[in-house]
Amino acid sequence: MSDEVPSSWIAAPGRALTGTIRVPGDKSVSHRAVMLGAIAEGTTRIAGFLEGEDTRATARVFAQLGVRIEAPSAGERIVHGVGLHGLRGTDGALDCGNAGTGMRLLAGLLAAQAFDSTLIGDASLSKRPMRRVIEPLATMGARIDSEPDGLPPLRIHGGAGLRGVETTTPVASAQVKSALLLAGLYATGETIVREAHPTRDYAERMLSAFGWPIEFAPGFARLRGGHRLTAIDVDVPADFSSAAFFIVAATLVPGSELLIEAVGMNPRRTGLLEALRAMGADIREQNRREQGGEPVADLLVRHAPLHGIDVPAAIVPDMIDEFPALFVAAACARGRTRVSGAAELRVKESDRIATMAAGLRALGIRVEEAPDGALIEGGRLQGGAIDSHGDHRIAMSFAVAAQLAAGEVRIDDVANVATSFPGFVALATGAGMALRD
Ligand SMILES: O=C(O)C1=C[C@@H](OP(=O)(O)O)[C@@H](O)[C@H](O)C1
Ligand SMILES: C=C(OP(=O)(O)O)C(=O)O
Repeated sequence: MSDEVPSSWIAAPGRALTGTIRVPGDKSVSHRAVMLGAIAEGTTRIAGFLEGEDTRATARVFAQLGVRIEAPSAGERIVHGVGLHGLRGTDGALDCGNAGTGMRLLAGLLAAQAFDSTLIGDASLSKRPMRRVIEPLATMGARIDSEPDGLPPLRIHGGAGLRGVETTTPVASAQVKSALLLAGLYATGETIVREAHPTRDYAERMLSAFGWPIEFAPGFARLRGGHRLTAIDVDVPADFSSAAFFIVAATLVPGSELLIEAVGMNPRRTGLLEALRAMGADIREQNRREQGGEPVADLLVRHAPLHGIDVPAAIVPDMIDEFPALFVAAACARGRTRVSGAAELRVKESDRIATMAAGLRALGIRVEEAPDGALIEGGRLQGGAIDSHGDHRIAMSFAVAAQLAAGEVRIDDVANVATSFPGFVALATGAGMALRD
């Protein structure tokens, strides 16, 4: 991160959240649009591309692999596809930055190339588990070396000659599923991926939109190698996970009435709405429509008092990135909220169960940690100091929590907010939150 990026915020109660906002483009869709555009035939135009550090890192990796990518304006990319076999190897390491999505999907794609490559990441990504992709890709014939315990950097040996397999993913992970499908494009025969808990299906939808024959349903995807991808225009919806901070903030702050426009409503992403509504939230979906093959809606969020719930384990994958924000909602709800079946939170940009528990306790909330979740006792938030451990979603969640706190909250290590949500401070303060660098 550059020196100009502030490393701390001071947040405090602001005013009610009002007006109309639009959050940046979806991170999952932006990564995949660059990847598929790069190996398609023809020119892919991406509108609404997320100008975050994660997705820009992915675009830089493809530039290093010989793909010309133009950025005529913010949020726009023109990807000059090189075809399935047109990527060029490079001696330089390919830096995925902070992005688990970038590294895991690239592992699948690069394992199928004729050349060797090395994937590296920042300090946080260098601690994230990669065996979940290395092992199933190995059953297809891929050869990937890692550091001990399956940690990055990943050294990927080219020329492996992959074969399709039928796999059930070891954890509920769209990244693992997508890595296998990308490898499957190059494999002989059929690749079938099954999931015990269905996850976001953007890779499947986008492969189909780029003209690749693929059969898919929740928890199932099947494709064969040997076809071609044809460039399309991709219109990226606004990221539900970024909208989540505003959904929770407007729900919690009395007097709020906020309209969040054109939010991506893929059903594998909107579990937070189900959880918050069960807690008493008032969130209305207006103007439901399609954008770039994805459902979108404007969300009208009004303040409502919340009560604690047991979050159903079945919806955990549908709200996996929203738990930090949900923990804040739970801290402000009447009674207890129990989260379980969410052990994956421990291997995100930080251990999100431990980081949220420590942060909420620092603000006076009682939290009992469990290996796969937590029990949060709603209460009165105090001021205090929070370490976000370089995790963008933790930093933004505590900016929301501070709107309800009795005193100022200092949030440290916030630079990585730029990985997924450039412009967060300006948008948040414009909507009514009190937050300064
Ligand atoms: O496939 C994707 O784009 C993503 C999948 C999820 O990760 P897992 O696959 O590890 O659950 C999510 O947490 C991440 O922000 C984006
Ligand atoms: C987990 C996340 O992303 P990634 O896995 O791509 O780093 C996230 O954005 O919350």
